[in-house]
Amino acid sequence: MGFLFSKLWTLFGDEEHKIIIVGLDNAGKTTILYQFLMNEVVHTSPTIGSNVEEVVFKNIRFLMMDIGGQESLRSSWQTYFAHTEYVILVVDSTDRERLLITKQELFRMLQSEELRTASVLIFANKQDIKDAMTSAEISKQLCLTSIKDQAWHIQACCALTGEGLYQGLDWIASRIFIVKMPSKMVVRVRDDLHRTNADGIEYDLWRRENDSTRVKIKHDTITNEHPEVVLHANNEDDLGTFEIVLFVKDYFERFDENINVRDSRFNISFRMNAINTEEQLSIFIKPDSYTCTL
Ligand SMILES: Nc1nc2c(ncn2[C@@H]2O[C@H](COP(=O)(O)OP(=O)(O)OP(=O)(O)O)[C@@H](O)[C@H]2O)c(=O)[nH]1
Ligand SMILES: [Mg+2]
Repeated sequence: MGFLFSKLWTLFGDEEHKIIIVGLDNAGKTTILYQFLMNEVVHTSPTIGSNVEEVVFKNIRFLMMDIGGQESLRSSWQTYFAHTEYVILVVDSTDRERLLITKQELFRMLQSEELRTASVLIFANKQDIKDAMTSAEISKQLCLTSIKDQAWHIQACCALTGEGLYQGLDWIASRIFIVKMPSKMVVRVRDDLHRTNADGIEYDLWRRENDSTRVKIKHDTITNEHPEVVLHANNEDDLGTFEIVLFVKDYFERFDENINVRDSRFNISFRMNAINTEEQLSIFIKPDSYTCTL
């Protein structure tokens, strides 16, 4: 057991989730990174290149890369995209003139194949300044509802006081669901709004083989006849991190009830890291949120 455990630990237990922090110069990216790392405001100067730190939150290890936002540096952002799971876009909420540039940079980034399965957290920073735009205003100006491929969330914050920062990170952490040690995983998706199975919801199932590759296992539909997604790990090679992507917007908008669904999809990651056990995961979906139970 000792051997097996240590081997599995090196394979999966030590996994880091990569976050890139982008946004225009002066947005507050470096200030946010060091708030997460040390809970204090550091004196910053414009970042040339990047700052990379490991931040542990709720027992999840994040590798956070804060990238310089000056115009001449923005073309280098893409060199950081590989294996990114989360993008944090920081917006200076007082910088009305340059919001359009932020929008262009955002949509350019999201076209990248390497960020197709990433999730995006937008921080509407500098809310302490009197004239700051609200997150709703920024959301509208950035046309966030037109983001179709990635899950996104906007959070108002103030990097100087730390207000809002952990709510944002919570949104990220809630998307990583760590399941300990099953070899068989049965996933059920329940519609919490109508109190039924989510009959007809489409999903993608992905597997991350190691830090660098993601493989799509299948695209399928949950039906009343086949209400479960079943995953088997027969040997250590089958273990790893899986991601189920639920197409919630298509699902809920099928009901003719004027339901407002903001996220196009929910991405839920779970880790299988030992053989010879079995777990059941139930995902309860609502138009604006989900919860998971084991
Ligand atoms: N009032 C206020 N100022 C902030 C806030 N967050 C950051 N700042 C200030 O904004 C300035 C720029 O912050 P940085 O963190 O260096 O900005 P950056 O996004 O890393 O900038 P680059 O490295 O050039 O891309 C600093 O003077 C910060 O103290 C905030 O929430 N409120
Ligand atoms: Mg910086």
